[in-house]
Amino acid sequence: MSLLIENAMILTMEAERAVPMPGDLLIEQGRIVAVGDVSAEDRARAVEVIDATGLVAMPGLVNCHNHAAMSILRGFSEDLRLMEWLSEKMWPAEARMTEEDVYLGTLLATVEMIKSGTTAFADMYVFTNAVAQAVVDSGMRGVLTRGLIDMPEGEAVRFQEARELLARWNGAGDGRISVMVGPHGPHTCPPAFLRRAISLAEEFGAPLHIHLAETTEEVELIRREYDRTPTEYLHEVGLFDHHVVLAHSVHLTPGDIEILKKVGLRGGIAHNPISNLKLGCGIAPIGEFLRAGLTVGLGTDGPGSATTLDMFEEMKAAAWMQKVKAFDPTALQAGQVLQMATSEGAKVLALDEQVGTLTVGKQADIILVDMRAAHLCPPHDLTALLAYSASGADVHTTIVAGKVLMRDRQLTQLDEQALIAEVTARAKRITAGI
Ligand SMILES: N[C@@H](CCSC[C@H]1O[C@@H](n2cnc3c(=O)[nH]cnc32)[C@H](O)[C@@H]1O)C(=O)O
Ligand SMILES: [Zn+2]
Repeated sequence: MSLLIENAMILTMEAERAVPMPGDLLIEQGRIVAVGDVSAEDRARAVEVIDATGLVAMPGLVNCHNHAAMSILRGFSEDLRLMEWLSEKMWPAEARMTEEDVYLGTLLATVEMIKSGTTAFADMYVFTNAVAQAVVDSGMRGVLTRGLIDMPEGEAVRFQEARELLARWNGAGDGRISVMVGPHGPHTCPPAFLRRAISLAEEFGAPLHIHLAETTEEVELIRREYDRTPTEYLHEVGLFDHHVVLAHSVHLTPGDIEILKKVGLRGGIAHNPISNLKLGCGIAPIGEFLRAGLTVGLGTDGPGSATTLDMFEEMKAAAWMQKVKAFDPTALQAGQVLQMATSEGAKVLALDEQVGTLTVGKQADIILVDMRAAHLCPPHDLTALLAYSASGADVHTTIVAGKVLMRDRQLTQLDEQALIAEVTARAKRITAGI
């Protein structure tokens, strides 16, 4: 089965090729086999052809931090402080969620992601068999974790589910699923619990994914409890000896950044600008991270907090926040936020050998963005238009591992309206009286 995309403007996002070029892409058996020039012979072999005149072809967007099933809790509780929002609203609601709720909530989120150009996402949640099944059924790529919180009951069940995810789902969905270990955060994971999570990761050779220094409350709590910064705490327990995804990392000190630099952090930071803005958390020091040589990707955080999973919005927010933080419009530029949303995000999620750039041999995770719109005219600088003017609604076609999941804005696998009806009914039951 081969797919030819012809007459596109191609933005490969390869480090050495910053400017878009006109050309074609050939995909065979889920992989990219030609970029730019496709021979007449190869063209003749293509079973399916997409005419991409007026469209940009670029790598699918990589969402480095999500709690996808929380789409079922979207809009239910707004304008609270994070700790209050979690303990008084989200956790009681989550306690009522069934495996089926998580399956459908995740599936609804995948619809939103596919429609806004995201092809891979990292997730941390519960009922992870259901999350994994939804990823398989959606056709997307997922980097999954079972969120591990040290709560009074159920530690054994949590670790059992984390283990099952690693043993049963790593490599599932024709290799579209990979699994990490997800201790929730410094303030929800005491040292022995964190060590247990690290041992599990070591046993399976898996990376880890954790929240870090999201709020000033967290920083104060860890200071009181351990007389450390959250980063120092994680370092001492030994987390940074592994590939790790650090979500948020808003309140890191110069000393913390020095630690991450010194350990030669494998993995990187999942920056969630809109969630940080909306929850009033603060502005992460992205400029300092990049100057220290750390890898930074972009994420949305769960649809309960960020309220949308549109990565184009995250690109804009990331750039605007760094500019206003530094009082400097030259800070974090269009090309950089596009890299964060694609090639850099793939590195953070340890997916860079498979996706993140349009390179021969990589998996065909590709989006086509329709530039034939008033708000994307004139075409002086496609990079700037994509980073600052486009939105998820401009995505025309979404392809994962060579499979077309949306074409000309029509989903090929999932029934959006049926999912909306089902999730709406379930959301009512879950949130009643909370
Ligand atoms: N509560 C679960 C384990 C955690 S899964 C991941 C958790 O992260 C929570 N979460 C969502 N957004 C955020 C955030 O911004 N910061 C911290 N936690 C969050 C979410 O509500 C979910 O409970 C259990 O019973 O075992
Ligand atoms: Zn989160």
